Amino acid sequence: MNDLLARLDHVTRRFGDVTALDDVSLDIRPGQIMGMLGPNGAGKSTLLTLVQGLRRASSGTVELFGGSPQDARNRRLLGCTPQATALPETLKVGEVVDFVGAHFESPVPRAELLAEFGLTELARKQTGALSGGQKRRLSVALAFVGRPKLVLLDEPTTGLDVDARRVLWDAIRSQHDRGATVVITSHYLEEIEQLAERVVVIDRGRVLEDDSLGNVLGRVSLRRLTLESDFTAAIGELPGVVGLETGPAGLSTLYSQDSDALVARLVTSGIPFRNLSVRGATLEEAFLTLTERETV
Ligand SMILES: Nc1ncnc2c1ncn2[C@@H]1O[C@H](COP(=O)(O)OP(=O)(O)OP(=O)(O)O)[C@@H](O)[C@H]1O
Repeated sequence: MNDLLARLDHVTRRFGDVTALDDVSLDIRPGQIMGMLGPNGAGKSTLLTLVQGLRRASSGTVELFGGSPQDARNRRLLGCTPQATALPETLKVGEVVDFVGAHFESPVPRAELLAEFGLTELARKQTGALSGGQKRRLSVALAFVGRPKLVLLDEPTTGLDVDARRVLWDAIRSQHDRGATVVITSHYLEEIEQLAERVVVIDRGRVLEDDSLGNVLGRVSLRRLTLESDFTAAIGELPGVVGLETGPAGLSTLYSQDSDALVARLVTSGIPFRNLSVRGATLEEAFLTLTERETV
């Protein structure tokens, strides 16, 4: 289809013995903010570098704007974040924006871009003097300077404090409202919840989920129960337990989508236990449970 911005068709990418992407097929359509979630080493960055044309697939096809990502003409409407270390240290923030913008036909004006990304006060500062978080914000702003149709953001807010993160989320949203399609990778479930309409979950090089935000959250929003018992195995067999870890002295951790129902079952089962506590699972734990379930 012509209106696809990018497409991966049965793509595998290996690095020696490591299969970073394993038979991945994915369409990136205009208009969405697509969140890509996955634990460390899942293959998210590899996927983005293939779309950027920085690497080639070992097998399968990658298309960008209907052609090869290796062809520079197809990358003109693609926005990416440079690594913070690639910013010229002695140029001022405003100068870097002008410099990068000069490569495009109709760049976003400097003042507008800086204001949107909360960088106005830093316009006269040399990039070498910026903090890590400020560099990151500038890098993300630069991805948008050429009014790209598709923007790839690899963990744009890692290391930022809450306020800076919110400024970036607002800026990404307003760029999206103006027509940019955005692919964003993150370890933070909250970030994906705030921004994405479509969520792709990747683990060990494979796409585990590709669905609307609501549907995916429903599947990964787990509760975590810890308790002590001499009958851990029997507890693990109760309906509704989707993950079980056992520790020393009868300590166990259970995962469930409906902790209220599980606690009710536990009590009525008559299995002795003590020191029960319940809390929301972290994203990391949700993924662990989700991926273990997939491999059973
Ligand atoms: N240049 C490379 N040489 C060898 N192995 C690589 C290379 N790049 C990535 N890999 C391996 O490919 C796998 C996927 O890595 P990738 O960086 O794509 O994951 P990721 O999901 O982006 O992880 P993170 O969240 O930690 O950034 C990992 O096992 C990684 O070690």
